[in-house]
Amino acid sequence: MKLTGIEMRRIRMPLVAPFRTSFGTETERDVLLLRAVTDEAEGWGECVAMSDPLYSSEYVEAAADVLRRYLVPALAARPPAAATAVAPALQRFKGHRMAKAALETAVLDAELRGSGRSFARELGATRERVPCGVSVGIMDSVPALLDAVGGYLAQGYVRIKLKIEPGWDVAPVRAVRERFGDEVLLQVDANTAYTVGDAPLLAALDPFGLLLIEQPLDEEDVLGHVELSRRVRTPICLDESIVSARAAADAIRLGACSIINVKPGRVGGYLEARRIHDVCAANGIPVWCGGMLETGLGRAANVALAALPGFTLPGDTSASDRYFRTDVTAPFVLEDGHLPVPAGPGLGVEPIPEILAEITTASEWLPL
Ligand SMILES: O=C(O)CCC(=O)N[C@@H](C(=O)O)c1ccccc1
Repeated sequence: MKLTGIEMRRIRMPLVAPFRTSFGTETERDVLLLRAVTDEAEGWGECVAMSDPLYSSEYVEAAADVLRRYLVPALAARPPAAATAVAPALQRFKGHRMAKAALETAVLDAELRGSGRSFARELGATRERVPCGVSVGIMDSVPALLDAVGGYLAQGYVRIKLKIEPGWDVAPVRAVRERFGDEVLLQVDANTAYTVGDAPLLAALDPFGLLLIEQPLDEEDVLGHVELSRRVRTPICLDESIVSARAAADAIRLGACSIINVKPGRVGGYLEARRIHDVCAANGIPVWCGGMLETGLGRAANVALAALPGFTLPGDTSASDRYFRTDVTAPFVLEDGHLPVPAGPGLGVEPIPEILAEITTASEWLPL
């Protein structure tokens, strides 16, 4: 495979409704897509960085800059014969895992399309469809939350994740349990909004039979999560803290978590995500696939990853219409609470040209 260039393509996609978390409210996605052109095929990668450095230190303008000034030129200097050569060629540059993930994914997609292999097959998927959870943002009122949760359950989602923050935690969880019962698979995501001093408040969630509490403390407070896991019965799941397979192994050994949310963009790509899956499987730690409001391109790759055997909890692999009225690819549609794993070469999906043209805000060609 010979990589000839990378197109950086910015698209703007409005969300069907504002999505509020403990660190901010999203109303639209400004997404950086990468198109890798090789002598055999083209491939797509989606950078999951948000517009502002609020989930992590990355943001979309910085990703475009680091790709333009460092990452793509590094591949020009060391042309990758395969996607497995991309991460080593970028290793000397610190951080920027979401930018690196998008670049590796675009090269991997091109390589797989060229050889007729699917992402699912390449990653080691063992299922042809995956059960889907849904993430519910912080709402203006408990009644509004109950309406939203009722709607998602009616659509067939098999797991509900509630965003929480101090002042919006026990009450919404109690209300969902009282309205929808104890059988609904329910978990919460704090996005680092609490401190270990909040342990009694988080322990107040224990009677509600939650699957997990996701990332209650600061991403760097691994020992705080160890302390918290001794004072809270509900399993602790880490997200922002787990930036690599090494970080996963350390967190598991320290007892900082008993479940891990795997997000390929956060860890530098799908190949590292598979390594985290393997580390967790070796330690008996369940994993599930997190989401970053991806378009159908990133969604396709996430669904393939979620089909690996260690992904035993429903992920944030929702249908396209959870976030977008019109997706850039053919929409992912929930069927009996599941999404089908794309079986075609590479991602198995691609942008619909007319839609891509309509939502494109910028395009930049980076030759190798
Ligand atoms: O379904 C999705 O794609 C979103 C799932 C979700 O809640 N993502 C959260 C998260 O912290 O996990 C997030 C939202 C917005 C930005 C970054 C992350």
